[in-house]
Amino acid sequence: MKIVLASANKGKIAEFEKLMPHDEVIAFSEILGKIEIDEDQDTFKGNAIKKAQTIYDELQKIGQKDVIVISDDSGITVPALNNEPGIYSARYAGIGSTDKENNEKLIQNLNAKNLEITPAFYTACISIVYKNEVYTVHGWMYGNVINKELGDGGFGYDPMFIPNGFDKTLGELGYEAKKGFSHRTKALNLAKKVLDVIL
Ligand SMILES: O=c1[nH]c(=O)c2ncn([C@@H]3O[C@H](COP(=O)(O)OP(=O)(O)OP(=O)(O)O)[C@@H](O)[C@H]3O)c2[nH]1
Ligand SMILES: [Mg+2]
Repeated sequence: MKIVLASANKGKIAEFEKLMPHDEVIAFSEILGKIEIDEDQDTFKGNAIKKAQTIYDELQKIGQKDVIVISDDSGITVPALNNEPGIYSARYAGIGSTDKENNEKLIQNLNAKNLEITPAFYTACISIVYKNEVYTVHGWMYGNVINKELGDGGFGYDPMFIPNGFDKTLGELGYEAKKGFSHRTKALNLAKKVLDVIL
C-alpha cells in the first residue's frame, strides 16, 4: 500500500526512504503540491497528529481514500538552555530560517552561557493516520551538543550533536551510523509494529 509522508523536510524524507526500502513511500507534495501546515500545537505529538491528519484529509478530498499517512514532528532539546529549542527547532532563528541559521542561533545561546558541550536529546514523534484512526509513537536519542559544527553529514543540528557512546558528531559519523540508533529509527521501528497490527 502507498505510504504518504506528511513532511516537506528533504532530510527527513531521505531518511524515511532509506528506513522503509520495501515500501512505496511518497512525499505529500508529489500528490498535493505545496501545503503550509501551521504547527501551532504545544507538543511534538500534537504537531505530528495535525500534520498527518491534515494531509490525510486533503487526500480524502481528492478521492485517495486507501492511503496510510505518516508524519514526523521532531527536534532537539537542550536542558541547560531551558529546554530550547524543542518543538521550535525548525524555526529557532525565526519562521523560514535555514538549518545554518538555526545552528548559529544555538551556538550563540551556548556561548552566552559559556557552554562548550552540554547534554541534549532529540525527540521524534511519528503519527500514522489510516482509515481515519490516529496512532502515535515516539523515539529519543541522547547525547551532547557542542558550540561548533563538525562534519557535513545528516541535516539540521546533526553537525553539533555527539551521540552517547561516540566522540564524533552525527555530521562526522554520517547516516549509516545515525540510522542504527536515531530518534527517527526508534520511532519508526515502533510505527512498523503498529502497521503490522492495523494493516
Ligand atoms: O540535526 C537534526 N537531525 C535530525 O535527525 C533531526 N530531526 C529533527 N531535527 C530538527 O528539528 C526540526 C524539526 O521540525 P519539524 O518536525 O517541524 O520538521 P520540518 O518543519 O523541518 O519539516 P515537516 O516534517 O514539518 O514538514 C528540523 O527542522 C531540524 O531542525 C533534526 N535535526
Ligand atoms: Mg515543520
